Amino acid sequence: MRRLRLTTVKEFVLKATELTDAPQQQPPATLIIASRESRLAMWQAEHVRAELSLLYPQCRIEILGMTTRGDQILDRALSKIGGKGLFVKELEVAMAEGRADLAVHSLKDVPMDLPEGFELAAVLEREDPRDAFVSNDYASLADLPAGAVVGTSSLRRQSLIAARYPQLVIKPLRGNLDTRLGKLDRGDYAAIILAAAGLKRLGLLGRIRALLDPDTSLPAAGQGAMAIEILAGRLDVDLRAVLAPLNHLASFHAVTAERTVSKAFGGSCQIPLAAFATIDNGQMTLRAMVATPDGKRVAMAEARGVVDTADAAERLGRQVVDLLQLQDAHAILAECKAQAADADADA
Ligand SMILES: NCc1[nH]cc(CCC(=O)O)c1CC(=O)O
Repeated sequence: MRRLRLTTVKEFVLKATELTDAPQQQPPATLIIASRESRLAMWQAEHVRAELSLLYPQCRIEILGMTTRGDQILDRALSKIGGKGLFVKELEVAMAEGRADLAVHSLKDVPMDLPEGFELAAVLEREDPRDAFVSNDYASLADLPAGAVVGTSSLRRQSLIAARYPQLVIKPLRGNLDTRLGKLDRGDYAAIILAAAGLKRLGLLGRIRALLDPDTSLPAAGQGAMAIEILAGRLDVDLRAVLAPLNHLASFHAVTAERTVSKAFGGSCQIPLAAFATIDNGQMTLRAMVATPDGKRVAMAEARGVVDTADAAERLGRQVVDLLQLQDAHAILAECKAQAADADADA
């Protein structure tokens, strides 16, 4: 399977230099990783544990699994129950109470503004950022007959599908990956759309019938990337330095640019929003989109530039925000709110 190439030789050199310059940092005797208990979250926490064990063989690393509000409330769309923060709050409480040292998240689920006192310490090398088409009966979106039911609760995916395939019916689909696949297999949907990264991590690549082209199914900010969150300013240990070797610079810069766009538009799951950066030879291309949930109004923008610092990534992000505003992104957002209010009135 093709993976988008995010790392160039130049970035590797940059990373290596930063690492040699960084002070050697010893971890504490024990590190506790907080994680949600879904299979994907646990896989991701195990992955970080394995990486850290290689770096620090003498350190004891444990995983503390927990259930979040986002995992418990499954009968309502994420956009209706307050969005991303629901998946990370409990993990932050565990860190604040000293029950855990770090939390591993899918970056896509991490709010743009972390609560006071928390920070992202590392972004791991990004996995495939694309959306995947999963079905037992059909090979692709184009293959679906009129009236076929497609499952997704992402407003971004809903809007993109509605724009290109208005003859399809989109129905909400929540729950962790296994739950969602179970609902497909039960026959509730003709097809569902999932992030390729999650399926790949769980060894479920075989379920993917088609990978959606990022040009037409522009990914969400941070999709496919894992991030490590810590409590900022701990005096007993410099966790940022301990975790620095896990940071993948090209991925970090890409998601920084994407999250700048997402943040400018409220950074929630409440509007159809996509932001996707690729880096080739130190040159970043950032594309972003805001649209109405029915896919009828779309603003799309792209900018390109040399990005070798987080500041440069943010600047490129702001450039794309300005371009989107020139296409009346604010009017589209206003219409999103009106459509959401109508949907509530219908319910
Ligand atoms: N919002 C749920 C979520 N958060 C992260 C992933 C997948 C893995 C990733 O993007 O890193 C998923 C599932 C999905 O979108 O299908």
